[in-house]
Amino acid sequence: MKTIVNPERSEWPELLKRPQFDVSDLHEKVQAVLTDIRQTGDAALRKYTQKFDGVDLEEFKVSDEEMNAAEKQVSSELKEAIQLTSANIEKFHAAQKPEIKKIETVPGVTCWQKAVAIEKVGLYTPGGTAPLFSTVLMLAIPARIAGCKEIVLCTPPGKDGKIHPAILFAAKIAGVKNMFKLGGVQAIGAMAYGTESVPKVNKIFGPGNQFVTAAKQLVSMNDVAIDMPAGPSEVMVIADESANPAFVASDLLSQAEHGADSQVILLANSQMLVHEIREQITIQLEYLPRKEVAKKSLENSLAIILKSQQDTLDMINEYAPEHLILCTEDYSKLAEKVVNAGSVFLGNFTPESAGDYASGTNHTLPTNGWAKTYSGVNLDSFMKKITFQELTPEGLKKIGPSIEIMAAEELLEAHKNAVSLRLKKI
Ligand SMILES: NC(=O)c1ccc[n+]([C@@H]2O[C@H](COP(=O)([O-])OP(=O)(O)OC[C@H]3O[C@@H](n4cnc5c(N)ncnc54)[C@H](O)[C@@H]3O)[C@@H](O)[C@H]2O)c1
Ligand SMILES: N[C@H](CO)Cc1c[nH]c[nH+]1
Ligand SMILES: [Zn+2]
Repeated sequence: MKTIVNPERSEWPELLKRPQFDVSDLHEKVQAVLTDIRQTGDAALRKYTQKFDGVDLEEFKVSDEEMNAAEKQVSSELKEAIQLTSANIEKFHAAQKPEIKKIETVPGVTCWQKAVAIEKVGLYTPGGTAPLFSTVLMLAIPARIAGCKEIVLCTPPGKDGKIHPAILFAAKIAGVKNMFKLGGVQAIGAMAYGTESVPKVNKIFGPGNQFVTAAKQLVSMNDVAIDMPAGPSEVMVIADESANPAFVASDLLSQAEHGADSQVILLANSQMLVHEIREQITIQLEYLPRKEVAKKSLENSLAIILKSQQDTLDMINEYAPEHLILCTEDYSKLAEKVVNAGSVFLGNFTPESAGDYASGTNHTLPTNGWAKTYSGVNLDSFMKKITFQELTPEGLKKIGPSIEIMAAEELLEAHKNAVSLRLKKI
Protein backbone atom coordinates (compact mmCIF):
# COMPACT_ATOMS: atom_id res chain seq x y z
CA MET A 1 0.00 0.00 0.00
CA LYS A 2 1.65 3.22 -1.18
CA THR A 3 1.39 6.43 0.88
CA ILE A 4 0.72 9.69 -0.95
CA VAL A 5 0.85 13.03 0.84
CA ASN A 6 -1.45 15.89 -0.17
CA PRO A 7 -1.73 15.06 -3.87
CA GLU A 8 -2.61 17.89 -6.28
CA ARG A 9 -6.21 17.77 -7.52
CA SER A 10 -4.91 17.34 -11.06
CA GLU A 11 -3.34 14.04 -9.92
CA TRP A 12 -6.56 12.63 -8.41
CA PRO A 13 -8.05 10.96 -11.51
CA GLU A 14 -4.89 8.89 -12.13
CA LEU A 15 -4.41 8.18 -8.41
CA LEU A 16 -7.98 7.01 -7.85
CA LYS A 17 -8.11 4.61 -10.81
CA ARG A 18 -9.25 1.10 -9.92
CA PRO A 19 -6.78 -1.72 -10.60
CA GLN A 20 -6.56 -2.30 -14.34
CA PHE A 21 -6.21 -5.80 -15.72
CA ASP A 22 -5.71 -6.75 -19.31
CA VAL A 23 -9.23 -7.55 -20.49
CA SER A 24 -8.62 -6.82 -24.16
CA ASP A 25 -9.97 -10.16 -25.36
CA LEU A 26 -12.28 -10.85 -22.38
CA HIS A 27 -15.51 -9.77 -24.06
CA GLU A 28 -14.69 -11.72 -27.22
CA LYS A 29 -14.06 -14.92 -25.24
CA VAL A 30 -17.12 -14.49 -23.05
CA GLN A 31 -19.31 -13.73 -26.09
CA ALA A 32 -18.18 -16.97 -27.78
CA VAL A 33 -19.28 -18.98 -24.73
CA LEU A 34 -22.60 -17.11 -24.55
CA THR A 35 -23.32 -17.75 -28.24
CA ASP A 36 -22.62 -21.45 -27.77
CA ILE A 37 -24.99 -21.57 -24.77
CA ARG A 38 -27.71 -19.79 -26.75
CA GLN A 39 -27.33 -22.24 -29.64
CA THR A 40 -26.74 -25.57 -27.91
CA GLY A 41 -28.19 -25.09 -24.39
CA ASP A 42 -27.39 -27.79 -21.85
CA ALA A 43 -24.71 -29.38 -24.07
CA ALA A 44 -22.72 -26.12 -23.92
CA LEU A 45 -23.30 -25.83 -20.17
CA ARG A 46 -21.85 -29.33 -19.75
CA LYS A 47 -18.84 -28.55 -21.95
CA TYR A 48 -17.90 -25.28 -20.19
CA THR A 49 -18.59 -26.59 -16.69
CA GLN A 50 -16.06 -29.31 -17.48
CA LYS A 51 -13.61 -26.76 -18.92
CA PHE A 52 -13.86 -23.96 -16.31
CA ASP A 53 -14.97 -25.77 -13.15
CA GLY A 54 -13.26 -29.08 -13.87
CA VAL A 55 -16.34 -31.24 -13.27
CA ASP A 56 -18.62 -33.43 -15.42
CA LEU A 57 -22.26 -32.86 -14.50
CA GLU A 58 -25.20 -34.87 -15.78
CA GLU A 59 -27.79 -32.85 -13.80
CA PHE A 60 -27.40 -29.14 -13.05
CA LYS A 61 -30.48 -28.83 -10.85
CA VAL A 62 -29.92 -29.25 -7.12
CA SER A 63 -32.21 -32.03 -5.87
CA ASP A 64 -34.44 -31.90 -2.78
CA GLU A 65 -32.25 -34.65 -1.28
CA GLU A 66 -29.16 -32.44 -1.65
CA MET A 67 -31.00 -29.52 -0.03
CA ASN A 68 -32.15 -31.67 2.87
CA ALA A 69 -28.76 -33.34 3.35
CA ALA A 70 -27.08 -29.92 3.59
CA GLU A 71 -29.23 -29.00 6.56
CA LYS A 72 -27.60 -31.80 8.54
CA GLN A 73 -24.08 -30.68 7.63
CA VAL A 74 -24.44 -27.11 8.87
CA SER A 75 -23.58 -26.54 12.53
CA SER A 76 -26.28 -25.26 14.83
CA GLU A 77 -24.24 -22.08 15.55
CA LEU A 78 -24.07 -21.30 11.84
CA LYS A 79 -27.77 -22.04 11.41
CA GLU A 80 -28.61 -19.61 14.21
CA ALA A 81 -26.35 -16.94 12.71
CA ILE A 82 -27.98 -17.39 9.29
CA GLN A 83 -31.41 -17.18 10.87
CA LEU A 84 -30.60 -13.96 12.77
CA THR A 85 -29.11 -12.40 9.64
CA SER A 86 -32.12 -13.46 7.56
CA ALA A 87 -34.52 -11.89 10.05
CA ASN A 88 -32.64 -8.58 9.91
CA ILE A 89 -32.43 -8.55 6.10
CA GLU A 90 -36.14 -9.32 6.02
CA LYS A 91 -36.97 -6.47 8.46
CA PHE A 92 -34.89 -3.89 6.60
CA HIS A 93 -36.15 -4.82 3.14
CA ALA A 94 -39.81 -5.37 4.10
CA ALA A 95 -39.85 -1.77 5.39
CA GLN A 96 -39.03 -0.61 1.85
CA LYS A 97 -42.41 -1.73 0.45
CA PRO A 98 -43.78 1.27 -1.42
CA GLU A 99 -47.20 2.68 -0.59
CA ILE A 100 -49.67 3.54 -3.32
CA LYS A 101 -50.35 7.30 -3.33
CA LYS A 102 -53.22 8.53 -5.47
CA ILE A 103 -52.59 12.12 -6.61
CA GLU A 104 -55.28 14.36 -8.05
CA THR A 105 -53.15 16.61 -10.27
CA VAL A 106 -56.21 18.74 -11.11
CA PRO A 107 -59.80 18.04 -10.02
CA GLY A 108 -60.99 14.97 -11.92
CA VAL A 109 -57.52 13.77 -13.00
CA THR A 110 -56.20 11.06 -10.67
CA CYS A 111 -52.79 9.44 -11.19
CA TRP A 112 -50.93 6.81 -9.19
CA GLN A 113 -48.17 4.31 -9.52
CA LYS A 114 -48.13 0.71 -8.37
CA ALA A 115 -45.00 -1.35 -7.79
CA VAL A 116 -45.24 -4.82 -9.29
CA ALA A 117 -42.69 -7.59 -8.82
CA ILE A 118 -40.56 -8.69 -11.78
CA GLU A 119 -41.96 -12.15 -12.52
CA LYS A 120 -38.77 -14.17 -13.13
CA VAL A 121 -35.44 -13.31 -11.56
CA GLY A 122 -32.05 -15.00 -11.72
CA LEU A 123 -29.65 -14.74 -8.79
CA TYR A 124 -25.91 -15.42 -8.93
CA THR A 125 -23.90 -16.32 -5.85
CA PRO A 126 -20.12 -16.38 -6.32
CA GLY A 127 -18.34 -19.51 -5.24
CA GLY A 128 -15.02 -19.53 -7.05
CA THR A 129 -12.71 -18.87 -4.10
CA ALA A 130 -15.10 -18.40 -1.16
CA PRO A 131 -18.59 -19.86 -0.60
CA LEU A 132 -20.50 -16.56 -0.34
CA PHE A 133 -23.72 -17.95 1.16
CA SER A 134 -24.48 -14.50 2.63
CA THR A 135 -25.06 -13.32 -0.96
CA VAL A 136 -27.86 -15.91 -1.30
CA LEU A 137 -29.68 -14.19 1.58
CA MET A 138 -28.99 -10.68 0.24
CA LEU A 139 -30.60 -11.52 -3.09
CA ALA A 140 -33.23 -14.17 -2.42
CA ILE A 141 -34.89 -12.54 0.63
CA PRO A 142 -35.73 -9.23 -1.13
CA ALA A 143 -36.83 -11.19 -4.23
CA ARG A 144 -39.28 -13.16 -2.09
CA ILE A 145 -40.54 -10.06 -0.23
CA ALA A 146 -41.06 -8.24 -3.56
CA GLY A 147 -43.23 -11.16 -4.71
CA CYS A 148 -41.15 -12.47 -7.65
CA LYS A 149 -42.96 -15.61 -8.88
CA GLU A 150 -39.95 -17.51 -10.16
CA ILE A 151 -36.58 -17.27 -8.42
CA VAL A 152 -33.67 -19.12 -10.05
CA LEU A 153 -30.33 -19.34 -8.25
CA CYS A 154 -27.00 -20.37 -9.77
CA THR A 155 -23.70 -20.97 -7.99
CA PRO A 156 -20.56 -22.81 -9.17
CA PRO A 157 -20.07 -26.49 -8.28
CA GLY A 158 -16.88 -27.63 -6.60
CA LYS A 159 -14.59 -30.15 -8.28
CA ASP A 160 -16.63 -32.90 -6.55
CA GLY A 161 -19.80 -31.60 -8.26
CA LYS A 162 -21.22 -30.43 -4.94
CA ILE A 163 -22.25 -27.07 -3.52
CA HIS A 164 -21.14 -25.86 -0.11
CA PRO A 165 -23.82 -26.92 2.44
CA ALA A 166 -24.11 -23.39 3.85
CA ILE A 167 -25.10 -22.07 0.40
CA LEU A 168 -27.76 -24.78 0.15
CA PHE A 169 -29.01 -24.09 3.68
CA ALA A 170 -29.17 -20.32 3.06
CA ALA A 171 -31.13 -20.97 -0.16
CA LYS A 172 -33.60 -23.16 1.72
CA ILE A 173 -34.09 -20.58 4.48
CA ALA A 174 -34.66 -17.87 1.85
CA GLY A 175 -37.27 -20.03 0.08
CA VAL A 176 -35.35 -20.78 -3.16
CA LYS A 177 -36.70 -23.88 -4.92
CA ASN A 178 -34.96 -23.65 -8.29
CA MET A 179 -31.22 -23.91 -7.79
CA PHE A 180 -28.55 -24.89 -10.33
CA LYS A 181 -24.89 -25.91 -10.14
CA LEU A 182 -23.57 -23.43 -12.63
CA GLY A 183 -20.83 -20.84 -12.30
CA GLY A 184 -19.36 -17.95 -14.31
CA VAL A 185 -20.50 -17.31 -17.87
CA GLN A 186 -22.42 -20.61 -17.96
CA ALA A 187 -24.73 -19.42 -15.18
CA ILE A 188 -25.35 -16.00 -16.73
CA GLY A 189 -25.89 -17.40 -20.25
CA ALA A 190 -28.26 -20.11 -19.00
CA MET A 191 -30.43 -17.63 -17.07
CA ALA A 192 -30.39 -15.06 -19.90
CA TYR A 193 -31.40 -17.43 -22.74
CA GLY A 194 -32.92 -20.43 -20.96
CA THR A 195 -31.82 -23.99 -21.76
CA GLU A 196 -33.47 -27.41 -21.56
CA SER A 197 -32.94 -27.46 -17.80
CA VAL A 198 -32.59 -23.80 -16.75
CA PRO A 199 -35.53 -21.36 -17.05
CA LYS A 200 -35.02 -18.02 -18.78
CA VAL A 201 -35.42 -15.03 -16.47
CA ASN A 202 -36.22 -11.32 -16.94
CA LYS A 203 -33.49 -9.84 -14.73
CA ILE A 204 -30.17 -11.15 -13.40
CA PHE A 205 -28.71 -10.11 -10.04
CA GLY A 206 -25.52 -10.68 -8.13
CA PRO A 207 -21.80 -10.03 -7.95
CA GLY A 208 -19.01 -12.09 -9.44
CA ASN A 209 -15.57 -12.09 -10.98
CA GLN A 210 -14.54 -10.48 -14.28
CA PHE A 211 -16.13 -13.33 -16.32
CA VAL A 212 -19.47 -12.99 -14.54
CA THR A 213 -19.42 -9.18 -14.82
CA ALA A 214 -18.53 -9.29 -18.54
CA ALA A 215 -21.25 -11.90 -19.23
CA LYS A 216 -23.86 -9.78 -17.39
CA GLN A 217 -22.88 -6.73 -19.41
CA LEU A 218 -23.09 -8.62 -22.72
CA VAL A 219 -26.46 -10.31 -22.08
CA SER A 220 -27.90 -7.00 -20.86
CA MET A 221 -27.41 -5.41 -24.28
CA ASN A 222 -30.35 -7.26 -25.87
CA ASP A 223 -31.70 -10.09 -23.82
CA VAL A 224 -32.24 -9.44 -20.15
CA ALA A 225 -32.00 -6.68 -17.52
CA ILE A 226 -29.26 -6.69 -14.87
CA ASP A 227 -29.00 -5.15 -11.42
CA MET A 228 -25.73 -3.19 -11.80
CA PRO A 229 -22.02 -3.65 -12.41
CA ALA A 230 -20.96 -5.25 -9.07
CA GLY A 231 -17.32 -6.19 -9.50
CA PRO A 232 -14.29 -6.52 -7.20
CA SER A 233 -14.97 -5.37 -3.64
CA GLU A 234 -13.59 -2.05 -2.34
CA VAL A 235 -13.60 0.14 0.75
CA MET A 236 -12.53 3.69 1.57
CA VAL A 237 -11.85 4.48 5.25
CA ILE A 238 -11.64 8.06 6.52
CA ALA A 239 -9.70 8.31 9.78
CA ASP A 240 -8.54 11.00 12.21
CA GLU A 241 -7.18 10.90 15.78
CA SER A 242 -10.51 9.57 17.05
CA ALA A 243 -10.11 6.38 14.98
CA ASN A 244 -8.86 3.14 16.50
CA PRO A 245 -5.91 2.04 14.29
CA ALA A 246 -6.53 -1.68 14.90
CA PHE A 247 -10.20 -1.34 13.90
CA VAL A 248 -9.30 0.61 10.75
CA ALA A 249 -6.69 -2.00 9.76
CA SER A 250 -9.22 -4.80 10.24
CA ASP A 251 -11.74 -3.05 7.98
CA LEU A 252 -9.16 -2.46 5.25
CA LEU A 253 -8.11 -6.11 5.41
CA SER A 254 -11.70 -7.37 5.37
CA GLN A 255 -12.18 -6.06 1.86
CA ALA A 256 -8.61 -6.77 0.74
CA GLU A 257 -9.14 -10.47 1.45
CA HIS A 258 -11.96 -10.70 -1.09
CA GLY A 259 -9.75 -10.87 -4.15
CA ALA A 260 -6.41 -9.84 -5.63
CA ASP A 261 -8.40 -7.34 -7.69
CA SER A 262 -9.99 -5.66 -4.63
CA GLN A 263 -8.86 -2.16 -3.67
CA VAL A 264 -8.78 -0.46 -0.27
CA ILE A 265 -8.11 3.25 0.31
CA LEU A 266 -7.25 4.97 3.57
CA LEU A 267 -7.72 8.73 3.84
CA ALA A 268 -6.03 9.98 7.03
CA ASN A 269 -5.03 13.39 8.34
CA SER A 270 -1.51 12.55 9.62
CA GLN A 271 1.60 10.47 8.86
CA MET A 272 1.54 9.22 12.44
CA LEU A 273 -1.92 7.72 12.06
CA VAL A 274 -1.03 6.05 8.77
CA HIS A 275 2.05 4.58 10.46
CA GLU A 276 -0.04 3.14 13.34
CA ILE A 277 -2.61 1.66 10.95
CA ARG A 278 0.15 0.13 8.78
CA GLU A 279 1.64 -1.51 11.89
CA GLN A 280 -1.73 -3.04 12.69
CA ILE A 281 -2.14 -4.26 9.12
CA THR A 282 1.21 -6.08 9.35
CA ILE A 283 0.26 -7.72 12.65
CA GLN A 284 -3.25 -8.76 11.59
CA LEU A 285 -2.25 -9.92 8.11
CA GLU A 286 -0.11 -12.72 9.57
CA TYR A 287 -3.18 -14.45 11.02
CA LEU A 288 -5.31 -14.39 7.89
CA PRO A 289 -5.81 -17.64 5.98
CA ARG A 290 -6.24 -15.52 2.83
CA LYS A 291 -3.11 -13.49 3.54
CA GLU A 292 -1.68 -13.96 0.03
CA VAL A 293 -4.88 -12.66 -1.60
CA ALA A 294 -5.00 -9.71 0.81
CA LYS A 295 -1.32 -8.89 0.18
CA LYS A 296 -1.91 -8.75 -3.58
CA SER A 297 -4.90 -6.50 -3.09
CA LEU A 298 -2.86 -4.19 -0.82
CA GLU A 299 -0.47 -3.71 -3.76
CA ASN A 300 -3.41 -2.06 -5.60
CA SER A 301 -4.23 0.05 -2.58
CA LEU A 302 -3.35 3.47 -1.17
CA ALA A 303 -2.98 5.50 2.01
CA ILE A 304 -3.56 9.16 1.23
CA ILE A 305 -2.83 11.98 3.65
CA LEU A 306 -5.12 14.96 3.21
CA LYS A 307 -5.02 17.98 5.46
CA SER A 308 -8.19 19.73 4.45
CA GLN A 309 -11.73 18.54 5.27
CA GLN A 310 -12.95 19.85 1.93
CA ASP A 311 -10.34 17.79 0.07
CA THR A 312 -11.41 14.70 2.03
CA LEU A 313 -15.06 15.21 1.15
CA ASP A 314 -14.30 15.92 -2.50
CA MET A 315 -12.08 12.84 -2.75
CA ILE A 316 -14.82 10.61 -1.28
CA ASN A 317 -17.32 11.89 -3.81
CA GLU A 318 -14.81 11.62 -6.67
CA TYR A 319 -13.90 7.99 -5.84
CA ALA A 320 -17.53 6.94 -5.11
CA PRO A 321 -16.56 3.90 -3.03
CA GLU A 322 -18.64 0.75 -2.74
CA HIS A 323 -18.18 0.95 1.05
CA LEU A 324 -17.29 4.10 2.96
CA ILE A 325 -16.29 4.00 6.62
CA LEU A 326 -16.18 7.29 8.53
CA CYS A 327 -14.07 7.13 11.69
CA THR A 328 -13.68 10.80 12.45
CA GLU A 329 -14.72 13.06 15.31
CA ASP A 330 -17.39 14.77 13.22
CA TYR A 331 -18.57 11.75 11.22
CA SER A 332 -22.25 12.75 11.32
CA LYS A 333 -21.54 16.12 9.71
CA LEU A 334 -19.29 14.55 7.11
CA ALA A 335 -21.86 11.81 6.34
CA GLU A 336 -24.49 14.42 5.48
CA LYS A 337 -22.29 15.78 2.69
CA VAL A 338 -21.51 12.42 1.07
CA VAL A 339 -23.23 12.16 -2.31
CA ASN A 340 -21.42 9.21 -3.92
CA ALA A 341 -21.09 5.91 -2.02
CA GLY A 342 -22.73 2.49 -2.04
CA SER A 343 -23.07 1.99 1.71
CA VAL A 344 -21.77 4.17 4.58
CA PHE A 345 -20.55 2.93 7.99
CA LEU A 346 -20.42 5.43 10.85
CA GLY A 347 -18.08 5.48 13.85
CA ASN A 348 -15.57 3.14 15.44
CA PHE A 349 -18.05 0.41 16.28
CA THR A 350 -19.59 -0.04 12.84
CA PRO A 351 -17.38 -2.48 10.94
CA GLU A 352 -18.02 -3.01 7.26
CA SER A 353 -18.58 -6.71 8.03
CA ALA A 354 -21.83 -5.71 9.79
CA GLY A 355 -23.27 -4.70 6.41
CA ASP A 356 -21.74 -7.72 4.69
CA TYR A 357 -23.60 -10.09 6.98
CA ALA A 358 -25.99 -9.21 9.72
CA SER A 359 -27.16 -5.62 10.20
CA GLY A 360 -29.90 -5.97 7.57
CA THR A 361 -28.63 -3.73 4.74
CA ASN A 362 -27.77 -5.27 1.39
CA HIS A 363 -24.17 -6.10 0.49
CA THR A 364 -24.67 -6.23 -3.28
CA LEU A 365 -23.39 -2.77 -4.11
CA PRO A 366 -22.04 -0.79 -7.06
CA THR A 367 -18.25 -0.86 -7.45
CA ASN A 368 -15.73 0.84 -9.75
CA GLY A 369 -17.25 4.32 -9.32
CA TRP A 370 -20.75 3.21 -10.33
CA ALA A 371 -22.02 4.50 -6.95
CA LYS A 372 -22.17 7.87 -8.74
CA THR A 373 -25.28 6.62 -10.56
CA TYR A 374 -26.41 3.25 -9.17
CA SER A 375 -27.89 2.21 -5.80
CA GLY A 376 -27.10 -1.09 -4.16
CA VAL A 377 -29.63 -3.90 -4.46
CA ASN A 378 -32.83 -3.11 -2.53
CA LEU A 379 -36.50 -4.03 -2.71
CA ASP A 380 -37.03 -1.67 -5.65
CA SER A 381 -34.49 -3.62 -7.71
CA PHE A 382 -36.95 -6.53 -7.85
CA MET A 383 -39.91 -4.38 -8.88
CA LYS A 384 -41.01 -2.13 -11.64
CA LYS A 385 -43.65 0.56 -11.38
CA ILE A 386 -46.76 0.81 -13.48
CA THR A 387 -48.55 4.13 -13.64
CA PHE A 388 -52.37 4.35 -13.67
CA GLN A 389 -54.67 7.29 -14.37
CA GLU A 390 -58.39 7.93 -14.41
CA LEU A 391 -60.07 11.07 -15.76
CA THR A 392 -63.62 12.17 -15.12
CA PRO A 393 -65.43 14.27 -17.78
CA GLU A 394 -64.72 17.31 -15.59
CA GLY A 395 -61.03 16.37 -15.50
CA LEU A 396 -60.88 15.98 -19.29
CA LYS A 397 -62.49 19.42 -19.70
CA LYS A 398 -59.69 20.90 -17.56
CA ILE A 399 -56.69 19.43 -19.38
CA GLY A 400 -58.23 18.53 -22.78
CA PRO A 401 -57.65 21.94 -24.47
CA SER A 402 -53.94 21.87 -23.52
CA ILE A 403 -53.61 18.37 -24.97
CA GLU A 404 -55.28 19.49 -28.21
CA ILE A 405 -52.95 22.46 -28.62
CA MET A 406 -49.80 20.44 -27.95
CA ALA A 407 -50.82 17.51 -30.16
CA ALA A 408 -51.59 19.86 -33.06
CA GLU A 409 -48.21 21.56 -32.65
CA GLU A 410 -46.49 18.15 -32.76
CA LEU A 411 -48.47 17.41 -35.97
CA LEU A 412 -50.16 14.43 -34.28
CA GLU A 413 -53.77 14.92 -35.32
CA ALA A 414 -54.95 11.49 -34.09
CA HIS A 415 -53.78 12.37 -30.58
CA LYS A 416 -55.79 15.59 -30.75
CA ASN A 417 -58.89 13.79 -32.06
CA ALA A 418 -58.84 11.35 -29.14
CA VAL A 419 -59.55 14.33 -26.90
CA SER A 420 -61.75 16.42 -29.23
CA LEU A 421 -64.20 13.53 -29.86
CA ARG A 422 -64.69 13.07 -26.13
CA LEU A 423 -64.98 16.79 -25.33
CA LYS A 424 -67.87 17.03 -27.83
CA LYS A 425 -69.75 14.39 -25.81
CA ILE A 426 -69.41 16.18 -22.47
N1 LIG B 1 -19.62 -6.08 -5.32
C1 LIG B 1 -20.19 -7.01 -4.58
O1 LIG B 1 -21.30 -6.81 -4.09
C2 LIG B 1 -19.47 -8.32 -4.31
C3 LIG B 1 -19.95 -9.21 -3.33
C4 LIG B 1 -19.27 -10.42 -3.15
C5 LIG B 1 -18.17 -10.74 -3.97
N2 LIG B 1 -17.74 -9.85 -4.88
C6 LIG B 1 -16.67 -10.15 -5.83
O2 LIG B 1 -17.06 -11.34 -6.53
C7 LIG B 1 -15.91 -12.00 -7.02
C8 LIG B 1 -16.01 -13.50 -6.76
O3 LIG B 1 -15.14 -14.16 -7.67
P1 LIG B 1 -14.84 -15.73 -7.64
O4 LIG B 1 -13.88 -15.99 -8.76
O5 LIG B 1 -14.48 -16.12 -6.28
O6 LIG B 1 -16.21 -16.45 -7.94
P2 LIG B 1 -17.25 -16.43 -9.15
O7 LIG B 1 -18.35 -17.35 -8.74
O8 LIG B 1 -17.61 -15.04 -9.53
O9 LIG B 1 -16.51 -17.08 -10.41
C9 LIG B 1 -16.21 -18.44 -10.52
C10 LIG B 1 -16.49 -18.90 -11.94
O10 LIG B 1 -15.62 -18.24 -12.86
C11 LIG B 1 -15.51 -19.05 -14.01
N3 LIG B 1 -14.14 -19.00 -14.53
C12 LIG B 1 -13.00 -19.16 -13.83
N4 LIG B 1 -11.93 -19.08 -14.67
C13 LIG B 1 -12.43 -18.86 -15.91
C14 LIG B 1 -11.83 -18.68 -17.21
N5 LIG B 1 -10.51 -18.70 -17.39
N6 LIG B 1 -12.64 -18.46 -18.26
C15 LIG B 1 -13.99 -18.42 -18.10
N7 LIG B 1 -14.59 -18.61 -16.90
C16 LIG B 1 -13.83 -18.82 -15.83
C17 LIG B 1 -15.84 -20.47 -13.60
O11 LIG B 1 -16.90 -20.96 -14.37
C18 LIG B 1 -16.24 -20.37 -12.13
O12 LIG B 1 -17.40 -21.11 -11.86
C19 LIG B 1 -14.71 -11.33 -6.34
O13 LIG B 1 -14.11 -10.45 -7.30
C20 LIG B 1 -15.35 -10.50 -5.18
O14 LIG B 1 -14.61 -9.34 -4.87
C21 LIG B 1 -18.37 -8.66 -5.08
N1 LIG C 1 -18.02 -7.32 0.87
C1 LIG C 1 -18.69 -8.03 -0.20
C2 LIG C 1 -19.27 -7.01 -1.15
O1 LIG C 1 -18.29 -6.23 -1.71
C3 LIG C 1 -19.80 -8.94 0.26
C4 LIG C 1 -19.42 -10.07 1.15
C5 LIG C 1 -19.93 -11.33 1.17
N2 LIG C 1 -19.33 -11.99 2.17
C6 LIG C 1 -18.50 -11.18 2.78
N3 LIG C 1 -18.53 -10.02 2.14
ZN1 LIG D 1 -17.01 -8.52 2.32
